[in-house]
Amino acid sequence: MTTSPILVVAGVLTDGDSILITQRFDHEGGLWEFPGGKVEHGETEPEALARELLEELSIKVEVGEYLTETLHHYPTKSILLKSYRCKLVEGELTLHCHQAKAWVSQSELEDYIFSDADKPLVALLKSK
Ligand SMILES: Nc1nc2c([nH]c(=O)n2[C@@H]2O[C@H](COP(=O)(O)OP(=O)(O)OP(=O)(O)O)[C@@H](O)[C@H]2O)c(=O)[nH]1
Repeated sequence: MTTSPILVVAGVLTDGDSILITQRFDHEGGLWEFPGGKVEHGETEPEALARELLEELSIKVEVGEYLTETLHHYPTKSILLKSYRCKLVEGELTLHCHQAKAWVSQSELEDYIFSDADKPLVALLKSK
């Protein structure tokens, strides 16, 4: 039996030359990723991303340019990860669902261990 991949949106929020990345808790694997989450029924991808960033980080963002998508098969699930640039509109960034955050330059991205599904996006950002 094949199941459809889970649609997940990820936001690339920048401040000057720095990119925001967030780290999952150790019990979730402790990997770095881009904030975001699953698209719920009836939501557009930008709506889902704006909702997730408000829930996870207490920030309002404007969702901008579509960046890329990756279909990745984890052992227990498949996800379709779609990424968009985001611009901070308002709010003080507060972590509600992650153990850490970092603002990193393009070249510093390689110092962090990302979820496998994020690797093509990380490569794209490093090349820009
Ligand atoms: N947010 C986010 N999730 C990612 C990324 N890369 C990646 O593999 N994922 C995976 O995609 C799934 C997203 O789930 P999530 O837990 O963030 O989404 P959610 O907040 O809607 O979930 P929940 O309400 O069911 O807990 C997780 O399995 C997560 O590990 C990424 O860059 N950002």
